Amino acid sequence: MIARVIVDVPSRQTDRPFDYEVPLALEGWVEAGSRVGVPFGGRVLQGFVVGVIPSEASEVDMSKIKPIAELLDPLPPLRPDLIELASWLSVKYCCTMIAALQAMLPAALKGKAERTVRLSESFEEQEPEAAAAVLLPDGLREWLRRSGPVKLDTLRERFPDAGAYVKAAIRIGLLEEQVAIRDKVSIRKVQTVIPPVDREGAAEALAAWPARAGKQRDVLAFMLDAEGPVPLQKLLADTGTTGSTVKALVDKGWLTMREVEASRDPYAGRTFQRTEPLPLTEGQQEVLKWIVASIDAREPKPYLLHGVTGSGKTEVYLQAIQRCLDQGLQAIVLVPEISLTPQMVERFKGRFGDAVAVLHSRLSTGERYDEWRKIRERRAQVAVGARSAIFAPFESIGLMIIDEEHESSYKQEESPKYHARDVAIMRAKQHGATVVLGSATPSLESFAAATAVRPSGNNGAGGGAPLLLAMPDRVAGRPMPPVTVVDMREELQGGNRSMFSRTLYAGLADRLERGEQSVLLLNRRGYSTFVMCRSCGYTAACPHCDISLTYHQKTRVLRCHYCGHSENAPSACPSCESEHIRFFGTGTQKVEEELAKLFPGIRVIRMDVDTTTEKGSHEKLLKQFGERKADVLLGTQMVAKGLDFPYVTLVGVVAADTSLHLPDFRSAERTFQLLTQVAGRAGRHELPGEVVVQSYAPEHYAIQTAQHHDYDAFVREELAHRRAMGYPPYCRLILVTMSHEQLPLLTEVGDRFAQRLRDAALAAGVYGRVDGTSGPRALDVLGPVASPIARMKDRYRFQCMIKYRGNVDATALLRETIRPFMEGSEGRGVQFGIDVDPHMIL
Ligand SMILES: Nc1ncnc2c1ncn2[C@@H]1O[C@H](COP(=O)(O)OP(=O)(O)OP(=O)(O)O)[C@@H](O)[C@H]1O
Ligand SMILES: [Zn+2]
Repeated sequence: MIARVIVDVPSRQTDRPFDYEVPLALEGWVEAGSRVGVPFGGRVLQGFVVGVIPSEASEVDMSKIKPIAELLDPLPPLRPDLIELASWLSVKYCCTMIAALQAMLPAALKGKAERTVRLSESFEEQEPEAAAAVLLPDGLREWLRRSGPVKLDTLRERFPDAGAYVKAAIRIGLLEEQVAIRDKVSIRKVQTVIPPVDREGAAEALAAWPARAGKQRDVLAFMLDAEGPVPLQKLLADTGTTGSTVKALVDKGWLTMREVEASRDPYAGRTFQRTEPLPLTEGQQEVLKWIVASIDAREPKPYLLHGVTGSGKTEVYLQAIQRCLDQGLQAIVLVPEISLTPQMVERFKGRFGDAVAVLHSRLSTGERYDEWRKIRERRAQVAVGARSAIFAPFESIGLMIIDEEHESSYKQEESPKYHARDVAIMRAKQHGATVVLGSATPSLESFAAATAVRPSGNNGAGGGAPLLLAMPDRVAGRPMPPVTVVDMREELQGGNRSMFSRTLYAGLADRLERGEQSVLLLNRRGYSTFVMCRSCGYTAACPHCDISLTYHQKTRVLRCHYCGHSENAPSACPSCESEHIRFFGTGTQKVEEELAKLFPGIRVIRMDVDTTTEKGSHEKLLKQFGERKADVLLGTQMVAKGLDFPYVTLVGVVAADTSLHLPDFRSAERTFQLLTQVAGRAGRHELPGEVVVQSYAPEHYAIQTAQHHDYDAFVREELAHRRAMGYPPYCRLILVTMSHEQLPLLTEVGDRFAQRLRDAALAAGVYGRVDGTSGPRALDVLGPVASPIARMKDRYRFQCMIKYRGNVDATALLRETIRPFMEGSEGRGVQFGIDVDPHMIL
């Protein structure tokens, strides 16, 4: 048999399957989805089997085919549907197959080859003279005898001048060299001790033992009380003994030891309050009815659930998942970034207990691997996680939920630059699964698709536009909180120079008096953390990138977020030597200081990148706030989402419109979403809530419509803008970036590439201007222009924007055109990047 293998080389030239022979011993074990070690260009590399074919079917000369070196997992980590999905990803997002496959797997499975040697005892026995003739230092020989296989690197470190002997020893076969793939972390094994089988006999023996065998008696007594195997570590700790005592009992035959797999459970020791399904409101029932009908019918169907904040979407998700489980199907729930929403984990664990596996970026590599294996080995039926959990290796998925579907974290910013929403819709087709996209502020793309504004053609995951389901009211008839917009320009004119308007100040004072809680949001997008001289206007910039350095207050260093360059913060301006050099801190710190000044004794929990770097810190801070150990939760974007606290009655937005003027066509949409989401944190329970939004542009429609909780009005206005400007959802975009150290070379290649693309579009009969009013089918190429960050890591950067609408296969056109530039000599060493449906235009 021949295995077709995608090898771990991240290059376009090797982006195809290579044929390998399946050794007899592995026949029946190697299958599509297996992870293997294979010889490749003189090395051993990890690879993934994408198919197994009879030897006759291979087009490669049999004498040239090498055998697979090793099979890496007992159970193939990939399933056939995931291999198919990877092909789709590589086409849709123009990435390599290996990048697509690796995006689906936990980082633990990114194995690397490791060389080891061991002493061949059989050689020593059979050829003692030859063995003695190789002058291995005695120490080395002894060490190898005891330790088994040793990493070649470790050996060289310990015996620096053993080099020549080792080579000779390998040549004659005294040392056996092995190259094997090692994972970053492997399955954890722990020793357990098993209680005596003959309990009565053991109990009798125990009674008869002399007192001097005290330690052994303690251990045996402990094990007689145990109900099952006990981890060795625990046994030693609980009985205060050492391993030798246990070993003595093992030797006497009373106890046995066994190595077992152990899970690194990120939630070990945590108990989750078990919850029962709530009786649903009429609105929830109606929505659930649709979803359940789809799950039962097992037809791939996407829904867009537009439910206002506090409308009870989560309970709908929970009951829909229950339906799935009842049908023997599995479910995936995506939340924007789970470390940001511990409350969500609690709700899912509370309802489904151990059936839930949690996957997110704050887990250690080992924890993540173990949670993933729970899914692969069918020990979990529900996966809750961030973006990449959409690849959870379930067998028959019934439901995929994307909560807060508008969040940009569902778009991956490195290759493969996929969007989880599109992947979900594709997987739904494979599994006959229902997809629910839930949000109080659906993305314009999803909303437009659901309401038939669809001039952009069907080039996406393809097929079914989502059906719109709505929950326009909060649970139990609770009102949406009234929103007051304060014009900060007027505040300034009125002589108020503080960062708090009089309204917000009064609101905070009021809450303090009543013992209620407030949430304060500082919109940090576009907020400055740079260093500027107030005398000469000098700003500290990275010497390798066209970008200002970011000031880190804790360490007092300036750091470049693109290349990592760092330097100490200056005490005087390097340009004019003035001492009026100012560090514009993270903003939240300043707000915190101001709060302390205005309200002495106020208890503030600050949540931003600085206070949440530690693992679990997020959860801890939220827990404290939930226990009312603080009056104010102050933070950046992270306080806007998913929080549900009954005593929060005031939400204040310190600066609403810092994000409004970013040169990004989604800036109004992002601002509206942020304001609506954060406003939604107030008054979700019995106590009524109130929202104060401070703005320098209160007349802007994003702020006006957020004030009135009027999603429809916002969308109407925003769609009109998008149409006029020719932006999505009225067209689609592909961003091509190019970079090189030399500017003239980059200019030449960039121009030539853009022209080639235009010619190709022309030849295909689709070249034309794309704006909101042009015909149904066109593709336009804008640029190349310098990227917004024109230089990064000493490389100049250009970009081309491809705009297209209608039924144009733009990715195919691009792939064909770009191939000689990326793989051949046409590119002259310029690095190309492709971003389909880009989110970061900046
Ligand atoms: N049927 C119900 N009966 C009583 N309470 C409910 C019901 N459904 C949901 N709730 C409660 O209503 C509150 C809001 O629900 P939930 O957090 O699911 O809102 P949401 O729609 O997800 O809002 P957001 O988009 O703001 O996160 C929660 O405290 C929840 O427990
Ligand atoms: Zn830099």
